This record gives sequence, structure tokens and C-alpha cells, in this order.
Amino acid sequence: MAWRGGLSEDGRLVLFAEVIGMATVAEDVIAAVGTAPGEAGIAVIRVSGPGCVQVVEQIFRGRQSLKDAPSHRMVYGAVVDPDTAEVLDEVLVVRMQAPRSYTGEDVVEIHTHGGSAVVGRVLNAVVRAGARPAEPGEFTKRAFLNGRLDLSQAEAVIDLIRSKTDAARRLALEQLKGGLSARVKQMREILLDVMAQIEVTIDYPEHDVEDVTIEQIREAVDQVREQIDELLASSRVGRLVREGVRTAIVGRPNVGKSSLLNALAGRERAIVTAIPGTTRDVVDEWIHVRGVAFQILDTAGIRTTEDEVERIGVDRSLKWVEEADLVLCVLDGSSPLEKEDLELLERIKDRPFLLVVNKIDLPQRLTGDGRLEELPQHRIVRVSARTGDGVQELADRMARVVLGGEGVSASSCMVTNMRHMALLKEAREDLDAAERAVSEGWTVDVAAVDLRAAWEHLGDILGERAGEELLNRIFSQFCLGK
Ligand SMILES: Nc1nc2c(c(=O)[nH]1)N(C=O)[C@@H](CNc1ccc(C(=O)N[C@@H](CCC(=O)O)C(=O)O)cc1)CN2
Ligand SMILES: Nc1nc2c(ncn2[C@@H]2O[C@H](COP(=O)(O)OP(=O)(O)OP(=O)(O)O)[C@@H](O)[C@H]2O)c(=O)[nH]1
Ligand SMILES: [K+]
Repeated sequence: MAWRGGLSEDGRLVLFAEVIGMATVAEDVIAAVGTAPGEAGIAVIRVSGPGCVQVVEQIFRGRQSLKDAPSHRMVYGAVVDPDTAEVLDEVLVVRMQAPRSYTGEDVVEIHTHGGSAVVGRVLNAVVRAGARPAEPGEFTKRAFLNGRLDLSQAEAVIDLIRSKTDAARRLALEQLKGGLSARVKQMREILLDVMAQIEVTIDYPEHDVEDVTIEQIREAVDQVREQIDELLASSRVGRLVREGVRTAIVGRPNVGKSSLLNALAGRERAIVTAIPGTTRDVVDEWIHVRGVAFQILDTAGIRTTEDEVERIGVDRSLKWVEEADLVLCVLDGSSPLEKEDLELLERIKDRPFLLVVNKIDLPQRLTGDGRLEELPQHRIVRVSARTGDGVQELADRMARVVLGGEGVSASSCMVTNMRHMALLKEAREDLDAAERAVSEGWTVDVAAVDLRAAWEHLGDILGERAGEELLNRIFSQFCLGK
């Protein structure tokens, strides 16, 4: 049985097994289909828990008995109905002996033909032989409870399954491999060291070590705060990579917004017409650039209008300027700047934006009163949505604005999870409080309280004191069979 340790209010080390409820879950054998439903080449039914080998043994017929089969080695055979001995499917079975398995328990996997009738009968046989259907996320929850994964790694499993782009996959895998956990543990070590030093100071006040200790507290606080800030700074890009970049195309009517969306998406999507004001609702398209997903929103052309429906569209476009992660402001290069263009330039200049000068295939007549020259020139991209000229450059520039240059490297550790971000912020506040305590001349035991709070908040990222409620909230987001 795996127990988890933590510090109590008064600083003693205590064990939290009762909070997690280990003993009750470890006993039963669970089973679920691990592969997607529907017709497929094969399906995998996963069975986990002490005694799962005996459960599957009852319905497996092979040249070799399962319990004699070596761990992690496929065995060929058949699954039979436990009551009638009817052969249900021809299968491959593999056992993974505890603790060398995904859950850390004994695991048996049955690889069947994929198909609902086959899978239904085999799963039913497994259940009648003594397993119970698993809840969503229960395999991964057991991996956590058995100490195979910490909570941030378990959360990475969901992200990995959900990742739609290569960059999102890389970030999730890095977290699953313990990239974030290692950073968090390192910070906790620093805090634990200084907390121990404070104990010494409190226990032996006659040794006059208080000054040294205060210096150490300052150093630890600075070091950990710097690391937290670095992680929090990564979270903006991390979340954009994980969730996609909401990109609004804005501009006055007929500058070519819908055409640009189509050019970026590489196919006809929005309605393109020569009548100004055609696009009245938001049309969107997902594109992938350098492993990052952009949700491109084509908004209604921005102009003052009497038309009620059109005005609602315009209001919504202006809202997108404020809410989008990236704004593509489109100008028509073949005509001079108009009042609406200038207003828009004013609105976007504090937002992450690129200025797209469209229609470069036509004679260029874009002139303003020097406003364009005031803008950072690397923010301006010239394209023709009609011919496709410059569109690739625009896509590259979009990726660069979001990723800030280098992109997502294989080793980068980024915080993408709201729960982790909130805990890092709390830990940072605890550290600020600890620093204030020493600066204001309080005795070191005052700072100790704040340092311990920071240590605990960081531990919460790893799930050190996670109660049943939090675990259920996290694992219920998983799909069945994970
Ligand atoms: N068939 C199958 N494929 C799968 C999974 C699975 O559970 N079953 N996984 C589920 O998500 C992922 C792989 N994750 C796994 C993680 C650890 C172990 C495991 O047995 N670990 C032992 C291996 C020791 C060794 O031979 O080196 C260990 O760590 O001790 C298996 C799968 C993706 N593919
Ligand atoms: N020559 C040329 N014409 C273009 C280009 N891009 C768009 N157009 C034309 O400009 C007109 C307006 O294009 P749309 O893409 O519908 O413009 P919009 O900004 O979405 O217009 P609204 O929906 O009214 O806001 C159409 O006739 C397009 O064919 C371009 O790069 N070059
Ligand atoms: K349009």
C-alpha cells in the first residue's frame, strides 16, 4: 500500500492514506475497453487489480496458462463463455505483473477483434468471471493512487489524449514524463531545506543563527519565486498551444476578410461576394501552423450602419478585437485608408495583432496620414488573398507572434493547466508574505508558516494532499477505459 506524506499544521510529518482511501480501491478487479468504440481491426479490453489473472484465466483457453506466461509477453488463445464454454473470439492476451504495469497492479489485456458484438460478449464474460466495469479514468486513478504517476502526470494523460496538434502532444508528453513534477519537486526541496534550518534556529536560539537563517530565507524565496515566475510566464503560450489561438480577422467591408480566411484555410469556406457586408455572422476555420492550431474567425466588416442585423455583426466584431488571442487587421492595399481603418488601427494597437495589407495584385493606393509608418514594420504583412501571394509568410508570422520566435521545443516545460497556474500563484503569494515577514523584522517562525504554505501549495500540483472530491473532479474528465 502506498501512503502519502505531508506536513501537519504544527509541522509534523503525517500520512494521508485515509484521505485517499487506498485500502478500499485496491481490492477489486476492474475491466473496460481501452480502444475506441465501433468497428476496428482490434480492440483491447484491459483488466486490472489483484486477482485479475485468475479472473481472465477462467475464460481463456490457450496452449499456455496465463499465470505461467511471462510478464509483458503476448499469449495466443481463445476467450470462452464462462458458463457454456462457447468460443467467443480468437485473441492475444498479455499480462503485466505488479508493480510493472500502467496501474501498478496486476494487469491483463485481451486483444480481440474490433467490433461491438465481439467486444460486448468478451467484456461480459470478463465481468461474469469476477471483474467489475471500470469508471472513466479509473485505470489512471489507480496509477496515481499506487504512486506510478503524480497528479500533474495523470492530468497530462488527458491532455495527451485530447491533443490535436503536434505541439500540444509534445507539451503533454513532457508533463507525463514528469517535466513539471521535477521542477516542482526541486522548488519544494529548496523550501524544505530552509524550513529545516528555521527549525534549528527555533530549537537552539542561544546559538545566534537567526541572521544566517534570515539570509537563507531571502535566498530561498528569491530562487523559488524566480522559477515560479518562469513557469507562469510559460503558461500564456502553453495554453495557446493546448487550446488553440483564437484569431479574429477584422477590417472594414470588402477589404477581403472572407477571401483571406479561405486563402489561409486553403479552401472555400466563407461566402465571398463583391457586395460589402456579406459576412454578418462569425465564420471560423481551424488551421495548423508549425504544430499550433489557430481558430480563424471571419468577422463582419466594420463600418457604421443603419442595418440592424449588420450592426449586431459589427458590434460582435469589435468584441472579437478585445477577446481574440490574435487580431488580423485587414486593409485594402488598392485604396486609401478610410476613417474606419484608422479607428480600427487605434483599437488594435494594444492587442496582439498583425496588419494585413491585402490585394497587392492590384495597383497600390494605400495612403494614410503617416499612421502606417508609426506601426512596428514587422507587424505588417502584404498579401493577395486572390493569388495566394504572401499568405504562407502571413501564417509563419502568426506562429511567430504567438510562440515568440523559437517555437515549442521538445524539452520545454510549460504550464498549461489552470489548476497548476492557480497553485503557482498561491505559492508565489506565500513567498511574498514570507519575505515581508523577515523584512518587517518578525522572528523566523513567522516566515516559516508562509514557507510551509508555499511548500504545500506546490505539493498540491503533485496531488500530495488530494482528497476524494478533487480526484473525482479530475478523473471524471477522462474517457472510459483510460
Ligand atoms: N496495450 C496498451 N497500450 C498502451 C497502454 C496500455 O495500457 N496498453 N498505455 C496506457 O496508457 C500507454 C503505454 N503506457 C504504459 C505505461 C507503463 C507500462 C508498463 O508495463 N510499465 C512497466 C514496464 C517495464 C518494462 O518492461 O520496462 C514498468 O514501468 O514497470 C505499460 C504501458 C499507451 N499504450
Ligand atoms: N484583386 C483582389 N481582389 C480581392 C482580393 N481579396 C479579396 N478580393 C475581392 O474583394 C471583394 C470582397 O472580398 P471579401 O473576401 O468578401 O471581403 P470581406 O472583407 O469579407 O467583405 P465583408 O464580408 O463585406 O466584410 C471580392 O470581390 C473579392 O474577390 C485580392 O487579394 N485581390
Ligand atoms: K465577405
